[in-house]
Amino acid sequence: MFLALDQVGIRYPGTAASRAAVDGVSLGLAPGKIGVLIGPSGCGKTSLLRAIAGLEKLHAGRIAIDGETLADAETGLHQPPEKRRVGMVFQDYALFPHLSVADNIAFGLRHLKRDVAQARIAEVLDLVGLAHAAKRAPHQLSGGQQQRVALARALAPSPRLLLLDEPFSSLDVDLREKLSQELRAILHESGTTALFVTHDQAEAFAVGDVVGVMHQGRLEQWDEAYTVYHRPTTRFVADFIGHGVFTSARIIEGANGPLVQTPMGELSDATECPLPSAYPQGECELLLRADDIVHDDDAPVKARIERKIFRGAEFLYTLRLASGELLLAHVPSHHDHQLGEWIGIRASVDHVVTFPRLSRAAD
Ligand SMILES: Nc1ncnc2c1ncn2[C@@H]1O[C@H](COP(=O)(O)OP(=O)(O)OP(=O)(O)O)[C@@H](O)[C@H]1O
Repeated sequence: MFLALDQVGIRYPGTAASRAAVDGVSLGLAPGKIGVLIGPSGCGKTSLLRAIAGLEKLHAGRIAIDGETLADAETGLHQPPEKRRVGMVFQDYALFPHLSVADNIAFGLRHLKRDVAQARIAEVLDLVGLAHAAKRAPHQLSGGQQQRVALARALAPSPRLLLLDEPFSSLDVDLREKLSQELRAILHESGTTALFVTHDQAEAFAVGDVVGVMHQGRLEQWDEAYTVYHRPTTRFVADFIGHGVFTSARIIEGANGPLVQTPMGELSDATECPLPSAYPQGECELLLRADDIVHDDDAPVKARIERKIFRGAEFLYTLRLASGELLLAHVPSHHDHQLGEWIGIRASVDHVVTFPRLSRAAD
């Protein structure tokens, strides 16, 4: 792997030994790929990025890029940040206000001859679609354009790895979405390997080839975006990614393979399903995501609408079955039902995701 983290631990001085900011994180990122770290506030994303950049020392583990060890807690090796050839883009673009766009980018190219530097500046400005703005001052650009200059500046010295820490979080939602798609195209076009940190799931899926979910300093899953969504390996990942609820279920042996009994009836069309023997008496909890629940007037199972959120193309309904179980459902927004109304629903679950039942005491 191009970027390799092995059992990385980070601890800040003065904090309890049990409160590692990052704990036993291992991951690998292939060259030219974009990895995204996502997780709640304080889960250690920034600390991990800073350690890769060389801004934090490791308490445990090793970090290597392209086979070269950059940090090793055991031997005490800690390459200084300027030797790592790792670029960083932060939330605040930190452009020099008194320098032109071109001179901002030139700042990281002082070691190059003038004509070589000029050619590189033109190349990266072209890459981010700002060739026309070379002579402008940062304040003459929009927030999104300034962030693209910051990206060009970070890419100009051809870093081996680019780290991006919530680069779009100060921008509005529409612009974030546009820039995240542009970023993905720019990084792939330039063949840059990158690790991107975000709070935002839509952004994580839009940008990442590989997505890592962090929780309390640990990396709970590191997989292709599709796998993280459809086959979450831990309850936390299942809960954190996408809208969903856990409902009690039982896996039984059917005539044509395992069947899942749920409060909404039997699921029989799932392509992947654990065997009944995976859980005591087959009793488990089933993840039902909002897009697993289909509104169908003819369905025998009815649920009452308790809450609804308009999301443009669809509503996110919170539904309650007669048995008391709660569900979430995405329903096309032309089906505008009233709160309190009973609507027909059925489950259409492709990947059956189950976990052991939680005892109440463990809640
Ligand atoms: N310089 C520091 N000194 C002491 N503790 C720190 C320091 N920096 C971070 N921490 C702690 O380390 C843990 C991880 O913080 P970190 O900033 O890496 O998380 P994060 O996932 O990036 O959060 P956010 O999304 O809010 O930026 C938190 O408990 C935080 O309080």
